[in-house]
Amino acid sequence: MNLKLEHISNIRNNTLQITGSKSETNRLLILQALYPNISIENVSNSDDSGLMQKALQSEELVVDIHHAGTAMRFLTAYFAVKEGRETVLTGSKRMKERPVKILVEALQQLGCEISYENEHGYPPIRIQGKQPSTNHVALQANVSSQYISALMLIAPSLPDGLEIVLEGKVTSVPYINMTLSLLKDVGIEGTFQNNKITIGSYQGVISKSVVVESDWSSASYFYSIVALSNDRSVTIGSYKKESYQGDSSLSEIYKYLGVETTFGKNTITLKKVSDSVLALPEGLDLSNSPDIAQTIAVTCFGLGVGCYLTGLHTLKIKETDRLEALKTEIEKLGGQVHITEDTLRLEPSDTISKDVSIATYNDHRMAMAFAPLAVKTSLFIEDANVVSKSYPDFWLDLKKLGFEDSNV
Ligand SMILES: O=C(O)C1=C[C@@H](OP(=O)(O)O)[C@@H](O)[C@H](O)C1
Ligand SMILES: C=C(OP(=O)(O)O)C(=O)O
Repeated sequence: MNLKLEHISNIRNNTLQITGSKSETNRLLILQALYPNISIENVSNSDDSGLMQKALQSEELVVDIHHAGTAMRFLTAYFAVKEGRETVLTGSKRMKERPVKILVEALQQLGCEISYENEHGYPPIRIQGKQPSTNHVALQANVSSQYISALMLIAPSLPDGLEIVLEGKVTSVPYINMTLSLLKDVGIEGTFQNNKITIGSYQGVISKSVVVESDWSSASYFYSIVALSNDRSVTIGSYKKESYQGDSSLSEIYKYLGVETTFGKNTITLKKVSDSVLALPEGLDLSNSPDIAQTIAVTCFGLGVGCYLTGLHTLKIKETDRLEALKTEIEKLGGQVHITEDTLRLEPSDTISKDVSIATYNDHRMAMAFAPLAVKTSLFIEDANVVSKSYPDFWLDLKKLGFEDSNV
């Protein structure tokens, strides 16, 4: 489905309920599979969480998790220690290009049996589930935090828990802390100090109910819409000030782009408060919140301001090479972008080309990051259904704000 988004000169103030965080949901689904008395509220309706649920219920040899990175990584660890279970874990064409070697080698250090079906270091992988022979593991931490969270999630189910030593610079740290916090919420103790994570074994029953906070990465698109609008506000729920999600840094980052965040009981209200010349700090480091890089770059482009974003080394191995994709699509619209392996520089500009067709590269965040530009001009979004990976109701919610779209 390709969508045409009409230029809407201003948005309707409205209140929206956003689905649960897919990151929190996918962690809790693994914990629930290990401790079945855990119950989860405000479960994400994302494809990635649906795929995770289906995979955890599957008794088939081949489990296909399509584009879902967290599902791929968390399930690798989960099936690796499921004694007696043989699983071939596979995914989409892109998933077969997203590396798992660091996680596989960490599990092999623990004595797990995993082999590659095709290319060394990449899915699909064949896993013979067995109990680990040691409780100590060391792994490189600068490629993806998902490998680390995967080990943390299975740790309490192991007879002696797990001690995980992180080597090198640690990336996407808030996601590791999120895993630790959710473990604590269900009653499992763990520590993360000086590059060492320790999680104790827990063999008892856990009867806990956990409420998932709504998804902050999804909230980013509303920050962008409000930043690009004149004097408008949007209220979204359910959010809290003390979030486990690193992307909640949006409330600080978007102050620079004229958006004020007010925390209500369970909601946040985003309001455009400044029309003066706006700019982000030079060299803004997004290594703690990689998923909002696309949104921020496109907001800056829509506002006509330049930006220099750093800490983007993980973007090249996500749903697509997000640095290349951003450069190509922003340049189609008339912007100028320079990228390196881990940075993006956007030049200030004063026009946005009309009716450009934005390619989305099987990446939900490409579709959602560019959609807010409809506040400035009309544009096309190719393969718009791609949003369902994390936010199936995205287009419906935009309609509630007055966005007008048509299938083309
Ligand atoms: O653990 C998680 O839920 C996630 C961790 C991040 O990945 P990396 O650690 O690979 O950067 C993030 O980009 C992804 O969307 C979700
Ligand atoms: C990178 C993402 O997801 P994953 O790695 O889980 O596929 C994302 O949602 O932006």
